[in-house]
Amino acid sequence: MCGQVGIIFGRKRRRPDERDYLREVFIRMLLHSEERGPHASGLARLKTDGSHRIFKRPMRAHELVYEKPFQELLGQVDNETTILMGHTRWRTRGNELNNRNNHPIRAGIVIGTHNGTIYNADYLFRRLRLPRYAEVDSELIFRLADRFAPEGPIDQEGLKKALALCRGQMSAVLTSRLDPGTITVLKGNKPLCLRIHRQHRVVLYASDDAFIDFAVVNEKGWRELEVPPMTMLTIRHEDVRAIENSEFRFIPQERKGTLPEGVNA
Ligand SMILES: NC(=O)CC[C@H](N)C(=O)O
Repeated sequence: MCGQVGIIFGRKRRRPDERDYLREVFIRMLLHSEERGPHASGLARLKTDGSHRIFKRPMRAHELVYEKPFQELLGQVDNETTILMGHTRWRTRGNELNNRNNHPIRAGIVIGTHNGTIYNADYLFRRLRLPRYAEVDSELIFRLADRFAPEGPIDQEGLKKALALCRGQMSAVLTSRLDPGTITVLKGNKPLCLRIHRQHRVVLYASDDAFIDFAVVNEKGWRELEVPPMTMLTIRHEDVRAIENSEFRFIPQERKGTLPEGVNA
């Protein structure tokens, strides 16, 4: 498993009470997501000027939220913040005691989280001569995106061609520090639910719909974005309602050693 949760912020002058509310929503989603990933947890925050902070540790989400850096990082959420990305990790490749293996992962100018396992990651790292900083397979996705972001923005068509070589499972969320107002969401063969709120001008995402339900309780105005598997979404800080989507491909495979059985959500 592994859990991805986050908030993509559209441009808006939010008052402190709305920012506090959205911070709380994020914390609640992350805490509920702990059941999907007990080995490590983490979060990243990016701003329009490209500044970022990542905090991750091999501990459960309910412990992470009491750490001072966690609270500092959330405290820095302001009107220039473009995304808060969170992750709870169920380790597959790479020990969590090496913090490099935990998510969010930074690879060059790209920062992201991943749910799934890329079975041929070692091979692709070698074949494509990609730098490697950690042992976790997920780094591959972000190295590929980094390679296709020579001038800042991620070249999505180039990235799609490279992703087509990957075999396994993936849903991922990523952005470039040189283009932090553009968020790429890859909904592949792992669950990822998205919901938009027009007045808040944010998009929430989570690996399980229930995490969003728990976080927003009965607040009105949330609308589900129906996204089929194998979709690449582009969501922009400028206007979170103007979402672009297109198909992307890789070789879906449920378990190592079994034959691909098509797409599984
Ligand atoms: N369970 C997962 O989705 C794991 C993600 C990634 N393969 C890791 O080990 O961190």
